[in-house]
Amino acid sequence: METGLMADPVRDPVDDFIELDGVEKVFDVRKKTGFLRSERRQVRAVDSLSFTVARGEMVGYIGPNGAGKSTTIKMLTGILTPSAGRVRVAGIDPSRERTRLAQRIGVVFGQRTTLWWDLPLIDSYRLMHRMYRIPDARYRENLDRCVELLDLEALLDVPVRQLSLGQRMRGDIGAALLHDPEVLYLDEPTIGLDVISKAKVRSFLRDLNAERGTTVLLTTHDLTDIEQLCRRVMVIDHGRLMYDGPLTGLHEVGESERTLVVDLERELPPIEVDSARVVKVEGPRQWLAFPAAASAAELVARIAAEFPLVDLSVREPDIEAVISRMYAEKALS
Ligand SMILES: Nc1ncnc2c1ncn2[C@@H]1O[C@H](COP(=O)(O)OP(=O)(O)OP(=O)(O)O)[C@@H](O)[C@H]1O
Repeated sequence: METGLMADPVRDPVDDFIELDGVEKVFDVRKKTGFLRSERRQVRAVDSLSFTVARGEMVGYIGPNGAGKSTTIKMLTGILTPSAGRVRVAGIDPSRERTRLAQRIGVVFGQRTTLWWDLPLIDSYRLMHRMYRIPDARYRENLDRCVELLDLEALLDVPVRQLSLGQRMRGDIGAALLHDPEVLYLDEPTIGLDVISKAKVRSFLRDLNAERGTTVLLTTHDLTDIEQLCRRVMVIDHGRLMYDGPLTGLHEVGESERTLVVDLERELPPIEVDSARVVKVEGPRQWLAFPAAASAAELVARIAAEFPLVDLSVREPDIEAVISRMYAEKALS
């Protein structure tokens, strides 16, 4: 790969379940330039994209806004047809056999719902039972499992529009799994969720992958999602694959930093500690930047031993920052 940022693959190349080979997607866009005039422009949303994902892998698919992530997922579901290249999911060409593929994939778009807004959650599930022609016993079994693990019992009779964002997201994930898909595409599944809802969603996905071997492709702006769920991460920017490997490798390549936010008992001068530097102080609260690949536990232990610590949290670098550092590194090498 020309970027030189490909780490050693963490996956077994046997049994590739998702395959993209030289895929491109170009959109024709019309832009109004005057009263009756418009200009045609082409947007290359995905460019020479090739990768494979093995059955049972859980892969993070990240990149800045407009990088081409959703366009890739739409091509993997068959909603969009590639302008060039080859896409296969479970051996199926998604855009030619979208309906057949739909039986084998589940999709969750965090910012949109597939549920019927005015109906109670259970009615959406009943409709999906019929739409996907799920055998009764299998539907029952999957429904019971989702209700239990996603904590949906109390929500089944509530109209979707009355659900909180976190409840709705759990409802959407349940809906995507009623037909036992072999692969699940998740587009920002934890966006806007509180800490507890995020933890519930992540733990459910981890169990699903471990117990059922469901292949998961996860798009997110939250690096903690990736850290807790995926051994492998792919970074896309301007429609091109920039990195493919473990998250730790991405931190090394991008030399990114995490931030430890500490609340002290009282206002104190900036903390002095070897492996971190204070970047902000606001009353008794201090922000310390430290290398993302270093252990937060060690740093916390050192600070706790010397300073009157009341509370703390660790903030992951945002993806845009990691990627811009990655480019800076590349320019220097
Ligand atoms: N239907 C469309 N018509 C024209 N341009 C499009 C269309 N869909 C996407 N694009 C453009 O293609 C590029 C990639 O968009 P895409 O939605 O795939 O990015 P993304 O990585 O999912 O971004 P985000 O994180 O903001 O969701 C952007 O420049 C976008 O404006």
